[in-house]
Amino acid sequence: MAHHPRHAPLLAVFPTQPVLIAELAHFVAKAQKDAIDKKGRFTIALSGGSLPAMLAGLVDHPHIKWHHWHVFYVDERAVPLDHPDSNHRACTEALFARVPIPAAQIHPIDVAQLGDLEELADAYEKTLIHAFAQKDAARFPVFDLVLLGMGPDGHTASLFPAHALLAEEDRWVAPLADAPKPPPERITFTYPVINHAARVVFVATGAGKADVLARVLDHPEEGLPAARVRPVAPGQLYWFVDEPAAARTAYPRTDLKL
Ligand SMILES: O=C1O[C@H](COP(=O)(O)O)[C@@H](O)[C@H](O)[C@H]1O
Repeated sequence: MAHHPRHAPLLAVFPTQPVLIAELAHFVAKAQKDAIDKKGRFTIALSGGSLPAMLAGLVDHPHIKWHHWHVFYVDERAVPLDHPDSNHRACTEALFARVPIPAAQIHPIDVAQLGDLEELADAYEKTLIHAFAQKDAARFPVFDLVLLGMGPDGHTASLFPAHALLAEEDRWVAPLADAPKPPPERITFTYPVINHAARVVFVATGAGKADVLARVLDHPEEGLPAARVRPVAPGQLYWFVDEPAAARTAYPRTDLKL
């Protein structure tokens, strides 16, 4: 793969989860303002797991222009959209049911439309191509913001340790049928898409993430999936974590002054 310059990740540590939720909302509000001022729209990709609940601070945020939001999914489990395991269901309950984003601007990965995982991944890649006008000059879409979580095994999106998809350089969206975390059948963004975003933010909270956060930040050479997220400059990677999650890392902290 060609060598691209990449900025070092910035680690922001917040004393508690409620403080993190409020600061994340300010950060997202600023990212959307910058994007809307420049281009008239804001493109964001969301994860599932513990992330949707962290979006609560956005609901009543005074500076959000919901009508300019275009929402996509970093990954999705191959279950119906109303299934308890659906990332779309979690984001809908936490956010979309409570804010006026136009429905046509929210792009779920809908397994009910196409049962075959390959077709589903190709269809979602086409959704991205349509939304970003083309496989553009950079060959990959440039999201204004990608929000990621990280599992205790270091996975992010549906990119799992030692999985063949860690080496995918061409596809934007890929299927997998062998995720080690249930459900096994999933669709996921690949690294090139994540790493071409303008801003990527990991959100990780709780003592259960402390060991893996230290491995990812202090020992990126281990190559855990979360450590492979390194946006191409001028893209920037941020970690938003609480004190319990930060307890074991020696990585330098940043004051984001939001
Ligand atoms: O399975 C998944 O897990 C990751 C991490 O979830 P978390 O609950 O540990 O935050 C999540 O980011 C991803 O979207 C999801 O499909």
